[in-house]
Amino acid sequence: MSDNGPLYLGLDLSTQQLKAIVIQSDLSIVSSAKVDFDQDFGSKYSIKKGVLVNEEEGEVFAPVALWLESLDLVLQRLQEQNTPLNRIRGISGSCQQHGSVYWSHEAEKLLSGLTADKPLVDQLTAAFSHPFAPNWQDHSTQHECDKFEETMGTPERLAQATGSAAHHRFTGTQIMRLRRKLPDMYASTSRISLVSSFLASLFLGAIAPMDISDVCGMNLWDIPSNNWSSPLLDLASGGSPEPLRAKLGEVRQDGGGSMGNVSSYFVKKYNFSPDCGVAPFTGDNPATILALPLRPLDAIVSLGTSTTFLMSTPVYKPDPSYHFFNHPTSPGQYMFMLCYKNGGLAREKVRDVLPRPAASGGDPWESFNRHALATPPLDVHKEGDRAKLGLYFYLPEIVPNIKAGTWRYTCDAKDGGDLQEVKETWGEEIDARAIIESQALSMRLRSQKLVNAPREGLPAQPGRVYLVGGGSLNPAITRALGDVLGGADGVYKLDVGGNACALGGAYKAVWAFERQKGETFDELIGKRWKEEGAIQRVDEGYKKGVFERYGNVLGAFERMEEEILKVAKNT
Ligand SMILES: Nc1ncnc2c1ncn2[C@@H]1O[C@H](COP(=O)(O)OP(=O)(O)O)[C@@H](O)[C@H]1O
Ligand SMILES: O=C(CO)[C@@H](O)[C@H](O)COP(=O)(O)O
Repeated sequence: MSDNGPLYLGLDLSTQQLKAIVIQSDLSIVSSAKVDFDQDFGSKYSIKKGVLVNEEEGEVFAPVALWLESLDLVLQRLQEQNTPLNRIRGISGSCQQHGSVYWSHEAEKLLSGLTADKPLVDQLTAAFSHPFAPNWQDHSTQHECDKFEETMGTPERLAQATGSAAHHRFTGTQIMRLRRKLPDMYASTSRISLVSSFLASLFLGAIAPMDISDVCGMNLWDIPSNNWSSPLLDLASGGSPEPLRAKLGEVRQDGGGSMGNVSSYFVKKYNFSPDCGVAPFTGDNPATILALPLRPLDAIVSLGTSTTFLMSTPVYKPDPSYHFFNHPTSPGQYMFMLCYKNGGLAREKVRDVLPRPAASGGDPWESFNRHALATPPLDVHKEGDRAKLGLYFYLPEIVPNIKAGTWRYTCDAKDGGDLQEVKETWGEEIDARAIIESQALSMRLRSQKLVNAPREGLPAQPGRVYLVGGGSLNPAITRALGDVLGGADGVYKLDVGGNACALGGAYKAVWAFERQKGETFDELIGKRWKEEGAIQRVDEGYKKGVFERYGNVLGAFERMEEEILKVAKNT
């Protein structure tokens, strides 16, 4: 670390953890710290995996006080490592998407009057009109989702306006439900923040505006007209849109620059410089696409608890089966996203029914990986074998909108013809490869309109595929993903795989404060980012012949989903 250059702080407030990462202008990492909600505060707040659940109503939510305590603790942990917090010039961050925080009429006064002799949690209790923030796993809003789609006419029209069809977790439907369930709470709310603008507000000591990318996770922001959607505000507010518009506030258009200097609380308590600025914070998925300079055909697959597939694109082509967001730093660009609930957890379920030999050396994935690597694509060993396709949904899925269950089918491997359901299981060891293939085929099917041939003579596919999150450590998963998705320029894993969104937040802070007039995020970060040490090639990606074999059954995979949708649609 140099002795005197500026430093930048990136935070990631996700479902289970608050992470902080400090970097220099050249993007090198100086220090990092984290708070694990269950480990550090599990018994105090009775949370499990960061959240509380009300099964009866399908509610999933997190205590706001837990996040206040965690912010003090993560900064204390950075201090304990002697991180020179006084050199931090700018702060940004990434937060779980869709969650909402409800501020009381006391909030502005309490935020601006924070004193360093007491923790945040002791000073801000009265700043909230509701002690909980709905979490993205909440599924209590089917009625509201129906109303959102009804108001716009069809899911397609809603997606055209807001970038997405109606989703249980999207903030607009959550606000509409809470207004009806807790009218007094709604009336005593002065402002509503997303988790990203909530965390930025704590640093600012004032309520921060929402971010131009994260606001697209609400089903309330009209992306083409760059404004709140009047019919949807009207619906969510129960016919009084103006008070709701005031609660939501203005949306900041610029993803960079400073929203103001850090509150004196952080100056006095943690020795931040009074000149340290706060840049807009964004959602964790938008921040993940900022963790490296992403080129036009590149894709990121985030293999965490859930799985997300992300691309940056200049083309706005919304569809009810996926999401479009404004790009967090580049006006006129968009982020394309697929989000699956059945990611890591579903793979763990398949893993856990496989016998675990004593010689596995404690690696829980040994048996799963051995079978996945020994099984040929689609379990086709020789000419004439039928291709095997399955769906492994242990939780109700988002896309396709199918109930929990597992289904197995076979089809003609040459052209996907003669699709037939297999009622009995075909052997657990075959499921290991089949579940990875199934997840990857779904991503390939839904992203195919966004990719084209990277070079003459190659089929349409991504350029590079970058993997982040826990699953990116697994060689069998990376291999099968490369087989199905291709990637003409290879499959790579980010060396900070689990910290990608905190790092994206820190890079955003560097760009926010060091950009020259008109300099884009990709230009600035592209000049400073060094591949060596940042990424590792884990698979060659496109393999001629193999990629095409999956192409032959992509239509059958789509037909299989359609058949299952007819009998097992989520209602
Ligand atoms: N070696 C591995 N192989 C496959 N999956 C793994 C491996 N290590 C961790 N995971 C999976 O990673 C997931 C957690 O990833 P992480 O990125 O830390 O999640 P999140 O950000 O959602 O909290 C878990 O579902 C776990 O099963
Ligand atoms: O709902 C979505 C995206 O639409 C999720 O990706 C959340 O943003 C989850 O964040 P984590 O806490 O799992 O990182």
